[in-house]
Amino acid sequence: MEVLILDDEIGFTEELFEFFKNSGYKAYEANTVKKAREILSSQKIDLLILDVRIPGVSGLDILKEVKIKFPKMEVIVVSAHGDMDTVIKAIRFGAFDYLRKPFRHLDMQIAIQRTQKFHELNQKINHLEEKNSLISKSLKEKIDRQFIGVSPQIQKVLKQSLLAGNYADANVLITGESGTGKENIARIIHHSSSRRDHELLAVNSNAITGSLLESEFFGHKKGSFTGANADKIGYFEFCDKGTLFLDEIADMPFNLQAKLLRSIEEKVVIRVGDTKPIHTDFRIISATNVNIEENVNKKKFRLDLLHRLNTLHIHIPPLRERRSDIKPLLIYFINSFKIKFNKPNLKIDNIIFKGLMKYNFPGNVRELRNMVERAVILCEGELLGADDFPIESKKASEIENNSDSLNLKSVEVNLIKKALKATKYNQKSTAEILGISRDALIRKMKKHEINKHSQEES
Ligand SMILES: Nc1ncnc2c1ncn2[C@@H]1O[C@H](COP(=O)(O)OP(=O)(O)OP(=O)(O)O)[C@@H](O)[C@H]1O
Repeated sequence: MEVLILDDEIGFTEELFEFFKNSGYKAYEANTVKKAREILSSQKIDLLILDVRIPGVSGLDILKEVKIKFPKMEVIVVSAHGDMDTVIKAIRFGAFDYLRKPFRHLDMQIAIQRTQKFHELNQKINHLEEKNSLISKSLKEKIDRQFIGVSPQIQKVLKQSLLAGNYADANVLITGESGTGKENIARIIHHSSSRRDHELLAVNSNAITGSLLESEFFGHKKGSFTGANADKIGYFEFCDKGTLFLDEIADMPFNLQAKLLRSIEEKVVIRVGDTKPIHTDFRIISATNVNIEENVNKKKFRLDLLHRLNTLHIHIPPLRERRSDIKPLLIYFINSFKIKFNKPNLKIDNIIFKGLMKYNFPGNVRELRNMVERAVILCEGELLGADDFPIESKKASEIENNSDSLNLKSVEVNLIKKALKATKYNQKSTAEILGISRDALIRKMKKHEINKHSQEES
């Protein structure tokens, strides 16, 4: 690690400089911001020790500047004043740790060791992520998600998506079970296309109420119905030169489908209550997890609209059909959540992989992600083991109605108790972690006679 100490007190920087040198670090000292900027631009500094109270400048501004210019640099702030407000702000702006003057060399050593561990972990994670990531770093930043996988099936999906990116006017239909990553693919297509600098709007077709639907898509003119207090543009106009992502397309009400078809074909909309046609240049990416052709047969979905929407068709296979993606996804999610929940030392017992490789993942990647989140939150030690991934109890729960397994009961009781403890006996959060409703949690607590409060409290 290369360390820079920035403080206006010469005695302080000299003392710390000596300490760092003797501890084997390459250190630099600066008593002015100007000098610090010179060193930052000419050396590869990993860690900045920053006094937040330098006369005439705001330490927080320096922190912000450093975090923008050198996002990977860690910062430990020091202050003689114990000014908690500034400290809280500094931590929010990305400082890793805080020391209050005067501090012992031992305190600094501990802070540096933590920083170094975190730094190494981050490097390891970045390396792993890049190894298993199918997309470039810049695309990852644009879509604001990672896309992990190694299987030939998912590589084919990515290839088709990048190809769809090249044909920015062709509508794309993405099919696949829930949680397979359809929205990820929609984002990849948009951001790798020439429409990337314009809007990508994601609309869940079954989340809009019937009467508002038409005005949401086409916009409306002021006064066209009660409540239309001003002119409003609709989704199609909003996505001019961009992309409209229609999720759950199969649920689109039948009476709206003909109107959508017309706008999609003519690239023209007429706002509700108006007569003036408005030209808008959008591309539609739609997604569904049901067999839309069945809906066509049942006369629930228009065949002509389907033909308009699926100029290109991308199908994402379920996770159980591309099992080689399970391990890289698992490692990726564990690493993300151990950072998020501040458990950097968490390790994985290899036995987990065995169990998960046999599991069918009806909820696909989303289920795996939630499973890992729950395991990382609930894990009390530093090793994630088979107990943290209650796959067996999931399988067993399918036969719960027929057999009163003692084993299953104890797994369930333990899990509920662990979750209650982790959430400090908050039933709403516990139910969320366990993926069940609050009512179901209360029923289970009653059934197993589990206390509502911790034993120590009652
Ligand atoms: N290959 C992948 N790499 C990393 N994360 C993924 C991958 N595939 C899916 N995910 C994650 O899984 C979760 C579910 O993905 P997404 O919402 O895209 O699925 P979906 O198919 O659109 O689901 P639904 O049909 O329910 O809308 C998200 O958190 C997403 O980031």
